[in-house]
Amino acid sequence: ASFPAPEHKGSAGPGVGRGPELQQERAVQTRLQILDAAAELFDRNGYAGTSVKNVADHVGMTKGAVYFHYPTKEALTIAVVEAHYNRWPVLLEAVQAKGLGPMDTLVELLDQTATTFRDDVVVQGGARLQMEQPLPEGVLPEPYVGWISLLEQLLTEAEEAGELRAGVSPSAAAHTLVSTFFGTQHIAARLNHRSDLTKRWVEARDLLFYALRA
Ligand SMILES: CCC[C@@H]1OCC(CO)=C1C(=O)O
Repeated sequence: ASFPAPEHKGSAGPGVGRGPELQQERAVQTRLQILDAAAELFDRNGYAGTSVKNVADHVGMTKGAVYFHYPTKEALTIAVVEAHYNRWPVLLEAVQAKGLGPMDTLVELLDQTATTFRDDVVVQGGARLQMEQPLPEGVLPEPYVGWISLLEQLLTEAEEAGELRAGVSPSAAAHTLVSTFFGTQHIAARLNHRSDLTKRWVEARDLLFYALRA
């Protein structure tokens, strides 16, 4: 199973590209610091409520230094959302390395995803940007489809291993899991700054997997 790389149809035009390719470790670290700061401000204040100046002030850099790495606010937005999605293949690999069966791999992956949504500022900033959809159609990756695809793959593996309840459709179960997870993290974010997210996810997960496990 794999989390499909987020595809988007094309840029929104000139100036939306990414910053120059950079080799030095220091420059890579600077870009990561800028991304974290941007994600934190996008999550707190939203796209419209965040300027490149705000990000520069938050990370203690000049606006020019930030523009060197991200030439426009749109490029910074794309980078945060792409960094959000790039968390999942890394997490999947770590969970698969545990050598659990397919259904237990699925549960562990989603549990760790819930923890990541609770703790990871880049995931949080990317999630709010995807809610707001501030850029022209197709510039940001399509939301949800990567998870639906990955969960359908894992549920099909569980079915082949005899771990999925007879008659349950992997596609239907994948859509239901993604909708439930999305809603659970959204409500926790809106009501409690995600402080009770893992508790709420465990409640939903136990109910759903009661219906999914053979
Ligand atoms: C795992 C549920 C789906 C996930 O939840 C928030 C969000 C941001 O758009 C998601 C996505 O696009 O995959």
